[in-house]
Amino acid sequence: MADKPKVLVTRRWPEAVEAKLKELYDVTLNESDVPMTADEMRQALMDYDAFCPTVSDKVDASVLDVSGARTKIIASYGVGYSHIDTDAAKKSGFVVTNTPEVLSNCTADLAITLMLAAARRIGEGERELRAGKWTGWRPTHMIGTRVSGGTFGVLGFGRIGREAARKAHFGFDMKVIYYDAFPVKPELAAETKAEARDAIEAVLKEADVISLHMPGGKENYHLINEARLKLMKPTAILVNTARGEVVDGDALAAALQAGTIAGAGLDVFEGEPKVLPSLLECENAVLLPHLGSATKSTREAMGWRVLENLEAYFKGEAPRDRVA
Ligand SMILES: NC(=O)c1ccc[n+]([C@@H]2O[C@H](COP(=O)([O-])OP(=O)(O)OC[C@H]3O[C@@H](n4cnc5c(N)ncnc54)[C@H](O)[C@@H]3O)[C@@H](O)[C@H]2O)c1
Ligand SMILES: O=C(O)[C@H](O)CO
Repeated sequence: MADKPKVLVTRRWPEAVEAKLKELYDVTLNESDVPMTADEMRQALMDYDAFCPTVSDKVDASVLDVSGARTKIIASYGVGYSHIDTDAAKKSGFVVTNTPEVLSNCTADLAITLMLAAARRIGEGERELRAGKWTGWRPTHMIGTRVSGGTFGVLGFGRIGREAARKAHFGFDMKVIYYDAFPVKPELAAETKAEARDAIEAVLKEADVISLHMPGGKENYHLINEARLKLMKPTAILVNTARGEVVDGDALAAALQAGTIAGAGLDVFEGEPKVLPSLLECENAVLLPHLGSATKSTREAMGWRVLENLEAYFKGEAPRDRVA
């Protein structure tokens, strides 16, 4: 019998998925869950048939620019792949896959959670109560913003953006407007009666809640900057479950501090796990540690999707989620 392919996984994965990996492959798991260094990742490409990183591993050109690698497939755990330099991967002949669809629902749930938490001042309220500073109900206490019936603006009308739109429309009776960098098939907008706008600026000016759902990476670096934040209504809320680098964090903190926008709900940060001190100071920002896909069933489904990609690849078939 031929030797099992050698597979390296960079971080701990759900137990059931790790168990299946052990059954199918000669797998090395990262029991300590400590992130790998660039040198360790480079070495892994020389020693394993498959390399399975995740969104917190920086798989850049310095890692991928290798010759004589044993690895053929980089099967990433997560849908976003801006942590992988796909041009460098292609140049070195690696196949790259991700895990789309299975996490759209949970990530959209979190976008809605952040919308409500920021609009209804959930973080501030909880902090006040836990600090023993709550003096009781009164008509003027901690007044938030009503989102039901408002306008939900989606930037990046892809899988997660559309799912968030569905929840906002059917759950909160919101009108949906969107901008996407590429044409969107009319049937994908029809369900929520979503109306296209021809520019990011149009969505920023009109929406009560703006939810970001485009990929990160250099193409979308600081897409939401000081000038664009100035277009938002003073009552509007910005939600980011996409990638931290899409927003200029200091400009956002300045807008939040000055009250030129009402609030923000952020799940992702440029340079995470570091968070800008200026954002930490904003009472009107709800800040979460990248929890978009963090449910048991979703994290398992992401693992099964990696396995599906690996199995296809090792059978000589095209993996369904090839991105490079
Ligand atoms: N917070 C989390 O835990 C979490 C979980 C899953 C995904 N994500 C992030 O969400 C992103 C979106 O995932 P998806 O599955 O919906 O991807 P997707 O490819 O289905 O959708 C992204 C959409 O953004 C559009 N787009 C790209 N650049 C744009 C721009 N400048 N302006 C407007 N639209 C633009 C694309 O055309 C596409 O329609 C991922 O790339 C990932 O970074 C975060
Ligand atoms: O891109 C992704 O998949 C998220 O950031 C983590 O689930």
